[in-house]
Amino acid sequence: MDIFEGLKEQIQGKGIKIVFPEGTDLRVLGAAIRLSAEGLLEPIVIGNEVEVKEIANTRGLRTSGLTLIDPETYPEFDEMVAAFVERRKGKVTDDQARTILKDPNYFGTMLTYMDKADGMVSGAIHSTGDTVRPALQIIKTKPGISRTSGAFLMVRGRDEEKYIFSDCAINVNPNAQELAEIAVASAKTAEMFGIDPKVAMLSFSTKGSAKSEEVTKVEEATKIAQSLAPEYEIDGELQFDAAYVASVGQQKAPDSKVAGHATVFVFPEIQSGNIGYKIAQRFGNFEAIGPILQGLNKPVSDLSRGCNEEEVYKLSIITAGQSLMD
Ligand SMILES: CC(C)(COP(=O)(O)OP(=O)(O)OC[C@H]1O[C@@H](n2cnc3c(N)ncnc32)[C@H](O)[C@@H]1OP(=O)(O)O)[C@@H](O)C(=O)NCCC(=O)NCCS
Ligand SMILES: CC(=O)OP(=O)(O)O
Repeated sequence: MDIFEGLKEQIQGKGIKIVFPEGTDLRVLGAAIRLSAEGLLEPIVIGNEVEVKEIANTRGLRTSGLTLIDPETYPEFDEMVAAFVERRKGKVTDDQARTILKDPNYFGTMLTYMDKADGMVSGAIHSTGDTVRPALQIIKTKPGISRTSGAFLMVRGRDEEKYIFSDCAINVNPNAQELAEIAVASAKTAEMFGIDPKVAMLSFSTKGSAKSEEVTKVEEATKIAQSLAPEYEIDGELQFDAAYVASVGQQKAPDSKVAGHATVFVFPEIQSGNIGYKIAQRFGNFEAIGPILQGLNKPVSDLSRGCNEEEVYKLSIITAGQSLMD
């Protein structure tokens, strides 16, 4: 059974509510309507009701399975303002909160925080910063996790090849401790998709073949990650070929249990991570599902603006699946 079929079985009929702040985007609307029609989710779509219905109509779609909410006319807006001011204690006034909460991403994040939704999917028309900042400020990370990070599930073929790439989305230049936490969170994400995590801490050097501050950071992160989670196979620093190709792994890192067999690829900083996943997606024909935000108290997922409707559909299923976990 492919991973999505398994996740669909888990979420089907559970009444999981996912909020979609970008109700005027046809890819998002199409996916939300399909998810509702298949009984997988109860989508909450943010936007002006008339506008959303007109947009759906351009493709002959019906919005009857959706809950449409317009921040401008939301009857519980005052309650939301009070909860936001309380959460951001000392950082926003009541007046500022009224303006900020008209932003659909802040509004959708607050619905999630206030348990009126189980998770949120956005980012088809908003940048990553604008999509995730509300979640970082309001939903925040789970105890013991200092940084959230963005992983991609990379799939090629019918589920035969699947890997986790991270952090491709959030932390611009994580330090060794943060990189170690990202590695452990990514191993956990891999397990959610039935991937046996063998975590490669990527670099341009393999086991000391080059010396630089950047390499030292990855070496240190590897040691920290190994001590944080001895139950996982985590190794580094490894070049991508040493991590992925068995013969090269054997040549460059013969004692490593990860080299040549990696399933989770942890990039040293966001530039290589974001460029790397897009190359695999566009040259390598991998489907890239994500970024899946790891370590938040409730699931919020950020789409790439280049996403298609199928990717919105699949990321929503993952987000609903995350909502059933601790
Ligand atoms: C994610 C990002 C927007 C956060 O940066 P920012 O808006 O400048 O955030 P700030 O540093 O002002 O912090 C805002 C809040 O988020 C928290 N925060 C920031 N980064 C965080 C992280 N990775 N994990 C958890 N919390 C985080 C801060 O602690 C702060 O909380 P507080 O207001 O309660 O004190 C920024 O790191 C970023 O732009 N990353 C790159 C995104 C991107 O363009 N990716 C490429 C496409 S996917
Ligand atoms: C994840 C990502 O790169 O998002 P975007 O393409 O929207 O910048």
